[in-house]
This record gives sequence, structure tokens and C-alpha cells, in this order.
Amino acid sequence: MSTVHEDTSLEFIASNLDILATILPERLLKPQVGIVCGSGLSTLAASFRERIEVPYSSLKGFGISTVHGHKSALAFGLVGPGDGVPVVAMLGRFHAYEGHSLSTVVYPVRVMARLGVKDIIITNAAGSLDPALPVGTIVSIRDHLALPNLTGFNPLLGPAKPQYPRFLPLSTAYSHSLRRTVFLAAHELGLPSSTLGEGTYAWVSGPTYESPAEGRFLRAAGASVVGMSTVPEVLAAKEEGIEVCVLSLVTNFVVVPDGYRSVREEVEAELAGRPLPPVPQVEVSHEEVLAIGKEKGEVMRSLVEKMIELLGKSG
Ligand SMILES: O=P(O)(O)O[C@@H]1C[C@H](O)[C@@H](CO)O1
Ligand SMILES: Nc1nc2[nH]cnc2c(=O)[nH]1
Repeated sequence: MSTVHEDTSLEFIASNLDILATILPERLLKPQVGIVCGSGLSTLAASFRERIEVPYSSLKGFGISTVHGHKSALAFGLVGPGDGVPVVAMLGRFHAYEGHSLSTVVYPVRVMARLGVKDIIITNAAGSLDPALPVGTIVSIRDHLALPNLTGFNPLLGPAKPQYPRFLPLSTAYSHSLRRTVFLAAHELGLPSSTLGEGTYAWVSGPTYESPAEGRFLRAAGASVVGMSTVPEVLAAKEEGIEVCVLSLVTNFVVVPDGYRSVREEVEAELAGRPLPPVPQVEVSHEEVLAIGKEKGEVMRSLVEKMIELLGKSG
């Protein structure tokens, strides 16, 4: 487990506001939109105006992100024309598989809430379980399937707190209004319709990628993409009353063969002098995930920026 100080009281979380007030100018101190950058996607914050990066190490209660493709800093800045919309981005997130507790995983979202963030755009790299969502597609998430939550691993476990609902409904977790904004932004940018899909995100703990049987199971259960993050942040944001949008970048296909070729038949055919064609041995890697993030990061960035612009206009 993380060695981070695990005080999640509102007072402790809010003490970061005092630290930030000594670093940031007034106009950056009250971000309206929060962004969580997924694996390889920290360039989402590359074009913030008046950008100021604050390392997690200079704040209280933050972990350190240990995954390649994640930095450990918040980036503050302005997005869009005119005065711009004040925003804050997590340039690196925490995953439970790194050994972080779920309180640490969701902690930055709670800090964003104290800063006054109203809307959050959570991004991730994910594997596709649906041939209609090929590599490079950005998937606007409309629902989730969280096996860890169903089996007792939920960031909201713990004593009831008066400021939060005890039983959080999730039927509206993925803001309908923000999901509309995603498609309106894509339209304004003239993105081809194939760039953007819609689907359900399955959260698994990782760090292993799915076995073929697990992939088949998740697909049969209704998941469109699968990843190792996001859902804890969604739950905390919803609990904090923040409107949530999730964008998954498909970086790979989950290997889901329809069945298994019998190795007995393969060996017997070979011995009989009629060898069968070799079965391709496909494996996903984090390097591949990061490479697609790099390749598609610009499209994701323009989409997120256009969304923020539209949110700024609608107040
Ligand atoms: O932080 P995200 O969810 O974008 O990262 C994904 C899930 C794992 O952390 C990693 C696997 O390649 O990418
Ligand atoms: N669990 C999981 N996470 C991913 N993140 C990026 N690709 C994948 C994948 O195929 N499976």
C-alpha cells in the first residue's frame, strides 16, 4: 500500500488550497474544468495558456505516479479564446495496481472538488472488445462495468460522511449533457464520425492484461472497452457533485479469439505430413499503448479543448 499520508478529512484536503494560493495567480486558482490525463496523454495540457505546473511532491496527500507515460504534477492554465476557461489537469494518475490505496487514487479528484471544479473530463487508454471500435477510436463512455466494485473493492467504502450521500446512485454517473458536448465538439472540429464511438468501460484492477477467456467474459457481459483506471475517479467525482465525462482512447484490441485450436489436432496433422498454418501469437504491451497515445494525442487534445470552449460559452 501507498505510504502517502492517508488523511482524507476535508480540512486536510483543503489545506492544499493555501499552498496553491501561494503559487498561482488569482485567475488560475478557481478552475472550472478538471482533466485527468490517461497513459501517454499528458500532452492534453500542452497548450494551456499561462500554464503553471505544480509537482505532486509540493502538495499534501498526493502519491507519486510510477507508471511510464504518467507525470506527477498538476497543470493549471487557461483554455479557449478571450479570458479563457480556467482548468486544472492531472498529468499523471494513480492506479490501484501500483500499490496505491483507493483513497490515494481518488484524492486528486477530491482536491479538484475543493478548488471548485464543476466538470471533469477523465481520459484513459483502453483495450477494445468491440470490432466496431478499432485502434485509434475515441470512445465516449456512457456506462461502466466495475467487477472490483461488485466484489468489495470500492473507493467509497468506509464510515458514512455527513457531506456525502451514503448510497450513491450511478444511473446518471456519465453526464448526458457532457456526452452531448463531446459530439457537438467533434462536429465543430469536423472530425470524421469514425473518430468517435460510444460504449461501456470495464474496470479491472490490472496490472495484467486480460487472458482470452477474461476478454470473452467482459465482451459477453456488455463491455466495449477495458482498462485499469477511471472508475474510482468517476465515483469520487460523482460523490463530490462534479459532472463527469470519460473519453477512452482505444490503443489496442484485447485478444479475444472465438475459440481454441486443438493442439492435439495440430500435432497429429504435422505428424501425418499435413501441417496446419501457424496460429499467430499476439501480445499487447504498454509501449504499444503509449505509442498510440502519442499518435492520437493531438486529436484527443483538440476534442478536449473544443469541449472546454463550449462549456465556457454555456457558463
Ligand atoms: O491510466 P490509464 O488507464 O490510461 O492507463 C492504461 C491502463 C494501464 O495503466 C496501462 C496499461 O497499458 O494503460
Ligand atoms: N485492462 C486493460 N487495460 C488496458 N489499457 C490499455 N490497453 C488495455 C487492455 O487491453 N486491457
